[in-house]
Amino acid sequence: MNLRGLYAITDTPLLAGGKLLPYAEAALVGGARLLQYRDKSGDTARRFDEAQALAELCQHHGATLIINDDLELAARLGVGLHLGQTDGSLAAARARLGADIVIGGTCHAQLELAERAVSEGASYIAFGRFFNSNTKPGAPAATVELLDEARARFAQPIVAIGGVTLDTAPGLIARGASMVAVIHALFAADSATEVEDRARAFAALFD
Ligand SMILES: Cc1ncc(COP(=O)(O)OP(=O)(O)O)c(N)n1
Ligand SMILES: Cc1nc(C(=O)O)sc1CCOP(=O)(O)O
Ligand SMILES: [Mg+2]
Repeated sequence: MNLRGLYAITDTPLLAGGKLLPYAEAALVGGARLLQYRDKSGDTARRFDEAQALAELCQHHGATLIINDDLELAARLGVGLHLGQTDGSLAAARARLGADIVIGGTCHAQLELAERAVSEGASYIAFGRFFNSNTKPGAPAATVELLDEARARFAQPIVAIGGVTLDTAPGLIARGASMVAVIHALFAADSATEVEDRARAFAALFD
């Protein structure tokens, strides 16, 4: 699988009021290749229903769904998974989900964390946050120079996250990011049409 391009991440508070599915579909129509379902609630039933609906949308648009934090939900749906440093063992997730499922790992600004993620079977390694983030202002900071080192050291696709906008993304891609993961600059929009336009503009950065 070619892990390159726009990686859209949903945010439940931002997409409240019925926006989740139309805005997610707009991102996919605009060209997002990966879509992460990121819901920090404990509402298991709603999470399953929403993730299942997103899985259908991704399948329809030829994109890959990634579930944030929740191995059980990813296993139930047979879709991808993203794990942070406190979200459980990546090696155990790889063993459970099998070789063909996309699994990503948060590496903050530490190459050592990326070394471990790769050794445990990560499909991609995610670094950030590179800029001020509306969604997660307290995430540990990373510098763009880190991308040079990561690119030289790892063959795995690199995801850049945190404050990525249409202005900041080109510098990250030029330094070796295979994907840019975006929440606010994609989904804090007044309409699904605006999301689609933004997604198309992000996707065009990879042409
Ligand atoms: C692509 C991608 N990169 C990093 C993260 C952050 O994961 P984590 O540190 O576990 O934080 P939460 O997203 O769970 O709050 C991510 N979700 N996706
Ligand atoms: C979920 C997340 N993880 C980060 C990290 O650095 O690990 S930054 C972040 C939020 C990304 O949202 P926005 O595009 O709105 O900044
Ligand atoms: Mg997490």
